[in-house]
Amino acid sequence: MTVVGVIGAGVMGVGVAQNLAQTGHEVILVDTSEAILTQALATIRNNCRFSRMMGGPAVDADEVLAKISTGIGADALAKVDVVIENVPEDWTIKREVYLALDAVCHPDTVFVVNTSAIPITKVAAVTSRPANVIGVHFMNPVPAKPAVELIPGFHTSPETIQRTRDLLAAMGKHAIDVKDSCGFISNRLSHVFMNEAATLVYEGVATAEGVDEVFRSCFGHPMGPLETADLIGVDTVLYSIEVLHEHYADPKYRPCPLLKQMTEAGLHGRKSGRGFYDYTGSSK
Ligand SMILES: NC(=O)c1ccc[n+]([C@@H]2O[C@H](COP(=O)([O-])OP(=O)(O)OC[C@H]3O[C@@H](n4cnc5c(N)ncnc54)[C@H](O)[C@@H]3O)[C@@H](O)[C@H]2O)c1
Repeated sequence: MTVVGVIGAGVMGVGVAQNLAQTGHEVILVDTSEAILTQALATIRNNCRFSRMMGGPAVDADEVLAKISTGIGADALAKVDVVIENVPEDWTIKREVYLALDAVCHPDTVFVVNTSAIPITKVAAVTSRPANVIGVHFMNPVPAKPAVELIPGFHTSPETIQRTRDLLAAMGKHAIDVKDSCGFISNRLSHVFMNEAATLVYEGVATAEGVDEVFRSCFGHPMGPLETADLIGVDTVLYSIEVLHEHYADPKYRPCPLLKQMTEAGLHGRKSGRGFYDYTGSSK
């Protein structure tokens, strides 16, 4: 039985932990405080209840939670076979986390990087095991999304790729192969949409509702880019577009000032109760 460590219990970490547990894996979910972990378990319970509404299967919350134990810091993951990392899209934080994981985990342990844009080879270079480091870009909400991007780094071994493919198949995920490159496929595309959508609102050309309505009613997308930004986390969108901008030095990725202001103001989207839309009442 593969025991999987999930580090970072925010938007993605709770989804990854739930998906693993509901497909029969033992999970150790790790974050920086008991308060965050208590909130994460409550979110998983709630998400299990609404699993079918969110496009996933019917799941029993008690069975899912029975497979998840929790811990503080990387030390809690000393004995796991695989770690799936979901800490913020901030290089300083990710770097520290990989140094800590590398120091405590068994040399055979595979490190799966869940990042929006940071190249996998850059993460692997921090560790003493670059052959065991691989990127998996999960989609949100994780239990409801059938596909992921699979991104081997420069040194990732065929064995690590196969172990990761097997784990993803066991989680019910189809892997789309992508070469290591900042932003992969999905975020090279989606973040340009979301950034430009925010710019339309920033310039007063349209409201958030108007921009999203064009995507839903005219383009036939199920969600507009600003609803999507709220689902992802406005702060995470900003950090990811900043990574793209720094990496490619291309002005097409210049972050919209509105994303910066909203991040500083704590308007982080669904997870904070307010972003481009208000989630505190019944408006959305
Ligand atoms: N939100 C999305 O839709 C989405 C989709 C795909 C990939 N991603 C990527 O996944 C990663 C996580 O994103 P998220 O949206 O879940 O972020 P988030 O801000 O919701 O959650 C991050 C979690 O990491 C925890 N954390 C911070 N430092 C830590 C440490 N040193 N040790 C352990 N835990 C720590 C935080 O307390 C928080 O709970 C990012 O790299 C992001 O770019 C996000």
